[in-house]
Amino acid sequence: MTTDFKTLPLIDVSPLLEKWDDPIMAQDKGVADVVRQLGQACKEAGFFYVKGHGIPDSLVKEVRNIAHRYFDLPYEEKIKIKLSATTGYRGYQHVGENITKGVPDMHEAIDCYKEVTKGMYGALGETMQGSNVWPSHPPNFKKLMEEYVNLCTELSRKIMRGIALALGGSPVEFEGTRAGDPFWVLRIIGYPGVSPANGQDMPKNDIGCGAHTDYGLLTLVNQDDGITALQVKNLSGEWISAPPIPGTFVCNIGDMLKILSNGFYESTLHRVTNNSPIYRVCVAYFYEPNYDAVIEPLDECVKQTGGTRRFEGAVYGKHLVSKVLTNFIY
Ligand SMILES: N=C(N)NCCCC[C@H](N)C(=O)O
Ligand SMILES: O=C(O)CCC(=O)C(=O)O
Ligand SMILES: [Fe+2]
Repeated sequence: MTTDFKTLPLIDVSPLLEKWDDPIMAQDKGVADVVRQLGQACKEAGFFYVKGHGIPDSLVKEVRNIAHRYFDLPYEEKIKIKLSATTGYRGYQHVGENITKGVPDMHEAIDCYKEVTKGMYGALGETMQGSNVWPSHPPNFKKLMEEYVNLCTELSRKIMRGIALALGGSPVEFEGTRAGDPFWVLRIIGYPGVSPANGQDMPKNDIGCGAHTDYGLLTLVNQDDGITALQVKNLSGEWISAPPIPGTFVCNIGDMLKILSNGFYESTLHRVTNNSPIYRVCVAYFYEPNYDAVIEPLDECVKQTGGTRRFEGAVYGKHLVSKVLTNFIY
């Protein structure tokens, strides 16, 4: 249920992070306050900023910095880790290779996923089978990104406990067979700046990433400071900017949480346009259900939304594969 929000709320999650594993966390006043804010943000916008998240600012910045240094390399160097079906759609994609609603996006990226080994998940696992492919330059790229993924996974698990409480469930609603073994996705994205058009208007596609929803539970967006490019659609169809706020992540809800909440929460449409002359980097981390999880509306959410189940069960891995196969046409 998205509303006519004009700005996105900012939530300090530190009280939740202190008590996240306490069975009676819901009785804590600080936790209850974070839970109320999360619930309101999820209901009204499906997007919010998070501060007090505990991931060192130095690491958050270094991750973007090393991404800039990779994208600065010559094409021949970057293409050494080319994304293809044989790597399970992991690796580098050039500007225009990722497609959103049939239109090529003006971004380049490295896509990474939790490893899927041969035979894991049977036929469901085949498309995404593979291990990540990492560049050898800049050095330390893999180590830094893996450390970052681990911290984002821990943080997301804790925020999801708060969201579980906000939905009226138990704090561990999203553990176990739903998301106890979360599939994760990391997209290291670069959006070229607009070049001065020699006095002439050059007709070109300036959409860095077309309007889309994210696929899983929760996204953590780590974006460059100083450039406003991400926009979120509100109920009247206006595009509301999500400018960078130093020290925060932009968080948003994915399709699987929309189903779990029986539509009480929306996976909000968003898009990216880099209108600045400066190259923009965003590192987006996606916290998703177990690869083979069957995702259905929670009973509690069905009750709260009038008693009718609005969605059939969806297998998360199937949803991901259907997206990946339309994002890349090989
Ligand atoms: N894993 C996630 N959520 N990736 C988001 C990419 C959005 C663009 C993609 N072409 C699309 O149309 O979905
Ligand atoms: O670049 C951004 O700010 C967001 C990217 C995004 O929405 C995505 O990769 O799903
Ligand atoms: Fe997105």
